[in-house]
Parts: sequence; C-alpha cells; structure tokens
Amino acid sequence: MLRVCIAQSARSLTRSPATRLAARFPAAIPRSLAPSRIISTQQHRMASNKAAPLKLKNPSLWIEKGGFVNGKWTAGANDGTFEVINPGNGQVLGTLPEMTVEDTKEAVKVAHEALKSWRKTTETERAAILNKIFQIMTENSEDLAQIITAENGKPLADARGEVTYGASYFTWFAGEAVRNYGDVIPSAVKGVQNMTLKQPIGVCAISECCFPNAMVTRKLAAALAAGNTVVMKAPAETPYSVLAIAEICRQAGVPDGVVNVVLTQKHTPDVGKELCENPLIHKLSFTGSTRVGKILMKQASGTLKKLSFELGGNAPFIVFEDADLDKAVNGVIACKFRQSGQTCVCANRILVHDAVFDKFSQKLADAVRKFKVGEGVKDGITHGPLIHEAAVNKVQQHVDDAVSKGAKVVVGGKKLDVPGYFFEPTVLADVQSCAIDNEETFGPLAALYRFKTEEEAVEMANNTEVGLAGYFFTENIARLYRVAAALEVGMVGANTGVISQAAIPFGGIKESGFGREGSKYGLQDWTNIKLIAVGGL
Ligand SMILES: NC(=O)c1ccc[n+]([C@@H]2O[C@H](COP(=O)([O-])OP(=O)(O)OC[C@H]3O[C@@H](n4cnc5c(N)ncnc54)[C@H](O)[C@@H]3O)[C@@H](O)[C@H]2O)c1
Ligand SMILES: O=CCCC(=O)O
Repeated sequence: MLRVCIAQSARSLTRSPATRLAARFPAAIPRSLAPSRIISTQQHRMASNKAAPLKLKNPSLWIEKGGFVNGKWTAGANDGTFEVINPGNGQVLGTLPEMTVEDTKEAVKVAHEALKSWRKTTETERAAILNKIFQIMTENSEDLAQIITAENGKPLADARGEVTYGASYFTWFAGEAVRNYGDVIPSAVKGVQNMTLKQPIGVCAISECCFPNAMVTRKLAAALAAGNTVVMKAPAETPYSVLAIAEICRQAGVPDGVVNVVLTQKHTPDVGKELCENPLIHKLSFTGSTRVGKILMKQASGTLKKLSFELGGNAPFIVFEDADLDKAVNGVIACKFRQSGQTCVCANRILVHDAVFDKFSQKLADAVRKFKVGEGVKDGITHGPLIHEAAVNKVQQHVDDAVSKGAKVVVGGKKLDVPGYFFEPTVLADVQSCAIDNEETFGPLAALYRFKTEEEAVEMANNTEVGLAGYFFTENIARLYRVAAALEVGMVGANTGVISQAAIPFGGIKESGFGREGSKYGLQDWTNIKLIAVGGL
C-alpha cells in the first residue's frame, strides 16, 4: 500500500467558477492564467487560509515588500496583490504586490543604465562577486531550502539538494568568467591581424519555472559572469526563492540595477510581451513550456533578440532485455519521480522490452509502493505535491485516457482527496497510443510501453516533436554507443537516470528549444563575439 502521510482529513474544496470553466474548456485558458494560478477569493476562504510565518534563521531572506528594482524593494504600481499557495497544504504562504508593464519598463531602464559600469568590471571582479554569492547561499542553505519546500512542495532533502545544485552555478561561472578567452585568428591578408573579444550582450531578460532556485541561478550566474545586467520575471508560484536570491546578490555586492526582479501573476502575458519587445533588451532566456516558448519567439521577432529556450520534453526511458533491472528501477525512480515528476528531464514514456516487461513493472511498482507522499516539510516524506490543481488534473486526464485505451493500473491512478495538490505515484502497464505519446505529463505517472526490438524502441523514442533528454539501460557496450547516438535528444543518460550538474551542457533539440546552460558552453550563450581586424601592420 502506498503510504500517504497527510495529517488532515479529506479536502472539501468545491470547485470555483474559474476551475469549472477550465475543466470544460482547458484549451481556452492559457496555463499561466489557469484557475489554480488565479486563485479566487472563494477558494482562499475554503483553503485553511494563511500559513504560519516561515521560521528562518535569517529573516532577511523572506521578502514580502515586492520586487527588486535599482537595489530597492518595490511594489511598483501596486496594482493589487497575488497570493502564493503552499502546494503541500493549500494554505496561503504570502501575498505579494502585482507589478505592471510600466514597472517592467522602469526595471529595464534601470538595468540599461547599470550596464554602463557593470560591463566595464573585470572578469576577476565579477568572479569574486559570484564566489561571494555562492558563499552566502551556502551559509543560508537551510533557509533557502525551507523557502523552496514551502512554495514548491518538494521534500526538504530534495530542496537542500536543489540549493547545493543552484549555488554550484555561481562557483562554476566564476571559474568560467576568468577563462572567457577570445582568439587570435591567422589572417589571409598581409598586414592584418584578426582577433576576437567576448563581450556582454547587454540587458537580458530571464523568465523561468519549476525549479525555484536552480533554474534561476543557472541563468543568472552565467548572465552576470559575462557582464550583462538582468531583469527577471519571477514565477507567480515560486517568487520567494527568486527574491531571496536577489537579496543574496545585494548582500554579495552586486551593484544597484544589475539584478532586478518584477513580480506579477495577472499581467504575466503582458510583462512577457514587454520583455520580448523592449528594444533595450538584447537577450531573452526562457525556461518553460514549448507552448509559451513559441509565443515568446514570435513576440521577440520584432526586435530580433538573441534567444535561449529551455522548453518541454517527453523523455523516453528504454529498458533493454539485457539491462540490470534493479539498476534500471533505481534509474526510473530517480528520473521519473524526481520532484514528483515535475522536471523537464523526467522520463515520460518508459519503453520496456517484452521479455522483461512483467518482471520490471512489478519491481517498479514494489519500489513505488514504498514512497511516502505528503508535505515536504514533514519527516520521512519522499515525494511531495504537484504545484497546483491544474497539474493534478492533467495527470488524472493522462491516466484516464491511457486506461480507456487499454493500459492497466499497476499502482496508484488517482488524485488524493487531501489538502494541497497531490496525486498518487502511479505505474501504468501496457500503455499504447494515448495522450502521453505526445504530451508531457509533468507528474508522478510512470507509463510503461512494450517493445520487441532495438529498432522499434529507438523509433518509438524519437517519435515526438520534442527532444530534451533520453535514457536507457543496457549491459551491451556496442548497443550503448549505438543507441546513445541514435536518440534525438540534447542529453542522454546511459545506465543512469541522473544527468544534471553545473558542468554539463543542459539543453534540447527539436521543439525542446535551443541554447545550452551550464558547462563551458553556457557562458557563450550570454556573450557576443566581436571581431577586431587590425590593419596596417
Ligand atoms: N528545458 C528545460 O530546461 C526546462 C526546465 C524546466 C521546465 N521546463 C518545461 O516547463 C514546463 C512546465 O512549466 P509550466 O507549466 O509552468 O510552463 P509555462 O510555460 O506555462 O510557464 C513557465 C513560465 O512562463 C511564464 N509565462 C506563462 N505564460 C507566459 C506568457 N504568455 N508570456 C510570458 N511568460 C509566460 C509563467 O509565468 C512561468 O513563469 C514543462 O513543459 C517543462 O518541461 C523546461
Ligand atoms: O526542470 C528542470 C530541470 C532541473 C535540472 O536541472 O535537472
């Protein structure tokens, strides 16, 4: 039996009109405006209202005054407020001011002004500040983890891991900054010497989601290392982590105006459009869905901004007949159920060879039954909630659709009727031709498909418009190289379900986007290469 550790009894929230509308016409409502994100007053009254204040050792990291512009906390136009919900219990974690397009324009102006001196700092000076940010993040890691768990729901142990991972981008890019070499290029013309300089791009916009801390730092550390200034739009679900990082940047000596944060829930599409169209911004880096990435790409075409897009995935995870099944089960647990299935690199389709299918599905189900699901802050919890109600509904839709087409529920399969946004960790066997083939579930649903040959598995794996990560387990070395080369993805995990670290080039191909974050390539996406040809020599 799956152990569900939620203290409170069944939730009795009735559905708001907005929720009912979205349930009937899901495609009509942008996900950013989905009712679970625009929480109605009625829903708030029904949730057990305000959470007790988070107890941090360093209270300066809990910011409720607003966004961050020119080194100051500001509510901007203060166009109302939005509430941030703890997905682990449905309570209101805090209330933040709504900022506007005008506030965004102001933040961009400030970042443009700050660029004049920031771009002239040396790489060594910037590296020292980045190392200081790393140090302050490390000193405050427990508080940062508490903030992540409160607003994102993941278990505290995972949140601590995210802070370590997030902070590592600052030391990584401090190291890369001081090695941001240009080239001297042999000239085809006598008397001319060619060389290149790596220069900052300018004011850069950052918008991200899902991993409240590490997805911010992966972009921010590289942007700052390269000498850019930044305007970040914080996700409305997890703004407190972004604000805490901004405060740490301030404490580390990042000059006023270099890092700015805009907050909004209801103006998200308009603020996003402004970031795409503002002529003072020269680069936009976005992490989120392919749907929103396409909107932003169109909007940014008018000013031809440099873009980096880390978009949705539909990762295949292939278990060959020669795999070590226990290791493969561990790989699926690490990869599919990380953050309850809410990472872009989570396995979405698990393809298992017919000869080992039944054995593998039983082993996986046995492992999943041992999960302890509940509020991430509680002891012993291994898996937390989903981020909002729409995410829970999507998992249910995927389960129902797959079952209607012949899939069998091995374990789980239902929403949990408790406060917060929980879905039972689920394993489905014999999945075939259903929505999961082409859509990311983004939840704790392991969908097991059967295959009979390597060719069939690779074809199934590649039969999707996106290509972020792919995984497989085999003990055959020739097959390992063959399949790694054949998968149409940006990142392959061969005999591992864990690929992420600051040192690797993170990014996708096809409709998973373009650009690479982290690694030695990560800095390049935040620089312009300038040729200087010196004549008359
Ligand atoms: N490739 C990667 O590195 C990576 C990493 C994490 C998540 N993701 C993807 O993100 C998706 C899950 O996150 P989500 O559902 O929150 O994605 P989403 O695209 O709905 O939202 C992402 C962010 O975009 C903002 N946004 C929404 N509509 C916008 C608009 N019109 N203009 C500007 N900004 C807008 C949201 O406020 C949020 O901060 C999944 O598809 C996942 O695979 C990709
Ligand atoms: O969801 C985002 C990806 C997290 C990671 O870097 O592995």
